[in-house]
Amino acid sequence: MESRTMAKTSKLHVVMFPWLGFGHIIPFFELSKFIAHRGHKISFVSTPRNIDRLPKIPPHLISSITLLKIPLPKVEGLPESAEATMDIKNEYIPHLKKAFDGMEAELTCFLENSLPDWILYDFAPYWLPPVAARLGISRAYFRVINAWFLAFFGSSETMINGSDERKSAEDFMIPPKWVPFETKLAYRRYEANWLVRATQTNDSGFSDSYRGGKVIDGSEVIFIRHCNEFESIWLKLLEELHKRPVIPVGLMPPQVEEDNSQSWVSIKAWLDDQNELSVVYVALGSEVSPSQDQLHELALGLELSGVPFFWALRKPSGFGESYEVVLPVGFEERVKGRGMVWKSWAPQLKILSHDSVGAFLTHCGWSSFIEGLIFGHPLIALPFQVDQGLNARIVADKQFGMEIPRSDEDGSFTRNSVSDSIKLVMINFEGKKFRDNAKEMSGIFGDKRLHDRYIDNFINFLENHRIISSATESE
Ligand SMILES: C[C@@H]1O[C@H](OP(=O)(O)OP(=O)(O)OC[C@H]2O[C@@H](n3ccc(=O)[nH]c3=O)[C@H](O)[C@@H]2O)[C@H](O)[C@H](O)[C@H]1O
Repeated sequence: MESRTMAKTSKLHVVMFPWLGFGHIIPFFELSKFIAHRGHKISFVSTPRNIDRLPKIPPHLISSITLLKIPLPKVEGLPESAEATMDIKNEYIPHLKKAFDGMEAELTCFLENSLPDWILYDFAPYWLPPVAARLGISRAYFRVINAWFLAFFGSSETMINGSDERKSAEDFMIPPKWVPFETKLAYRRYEANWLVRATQTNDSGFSDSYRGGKVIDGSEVIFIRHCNEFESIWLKLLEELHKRPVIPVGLMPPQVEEDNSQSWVSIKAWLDDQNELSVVYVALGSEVSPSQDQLHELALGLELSGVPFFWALRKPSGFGESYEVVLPVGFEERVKGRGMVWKSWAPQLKILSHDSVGAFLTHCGWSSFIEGLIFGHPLIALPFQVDQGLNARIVADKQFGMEIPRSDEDGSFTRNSVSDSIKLVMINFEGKKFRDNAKEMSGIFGDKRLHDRYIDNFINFLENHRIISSATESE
């Protein structure tokens, strides 16, 4: 296999292969549009249902972006229609990872036939880097979540060989020993169990940290949705931990698109009736499934606060279309006019961009975290899993919002703690610092020109990176 050096002007073919979670698929799709916009060819690979659920490709990019559907193989215990984390309960996610691994044969065949210049993948396909290396395809791990969360797992060797001595929740309730600087970033007990599970082999046959370690170890570079203007110290730590380039692609602030849908027309009419900065927008992402008790306390806290609210209340994952979330008796009647409970997918970015919204009660998923701060909204943090706890610590530490007080043992919270947090962040004079700090943060998070420069730098790397075939590498 000869080595190929890319001439500056030639058109690249880049394959994008995200994990099966919409908090991952959307950033991969957004990055695909940036690459296509610069005249390169994209093959976006996912399952049939996920491809069908993608946002529309802008007309001027349709000829540059090919959508490749690879069906999942049947896996014991995985419900038939499950193709994304939002389709299943959390306990089925290891089965979804096993099915995801079943995409290897078809993806390999596609790569052999198309020989793209690059493939960008996510944390799960431990098997993909060696396939790409054998075919002389440049390969990168695109990290859709921030740098501090990845740093929490340590070096790729530690991730792969499981030499991480941290075995209990307590071990994750302090910063990792390889963090050489002062930090408050650590998990609470009720969050740390997710990390314990992530470092343990699960029903997919591998642990998440093994998967992540293997994709990093097999990559030439790590691209990450982060920027030097916010917590850059963690980017430097990642380069030390993984001994390879870690290139921020910026925060990729999504652009607010035109929306003439009936949903948005009715939502906008309701928001137009509210006073400026008076509404708290409430949404917990596409994956977390709060318990019935937690949803009740959240509902009663919204009611108690007396603050107008728009609640994007997604059904818990995997309970099927017919499942109805049970809200407190009479709740929707009592809050009529002041509170809107929206029970399907909400146009989150449009809502956050509306003048009536003055704060965001969020689980702190990385995309929501970014979107709230693009518009300068103080965040009221209610984290559940993955990186959300660390993101919530940052909110509290940087004072551009606060965490809803919770029991350290089981993470339970009360209607009073919800109500008090909302009033403090939105109304009380003591909360003015949160509102001012969040507005200041929008100067970074919402600076389109800043983040466009990161994209330019990222694409220049793709264009100028020399493709070295595996034969050349081994000489
Ligand atoms: C990356 C990782 O993947 C997961 O993403 P998840 O979907 O939960 O949350 P977000 O990252 O906020 O992503 C959610 C995305 O869905 C959009 N949205 C959500 C609800 C709705 O009703 N309408 C919408 O448009 C929202 O605008 C955002 O872009 C994990 O949380 C993890 O913590 C996160 O860092």
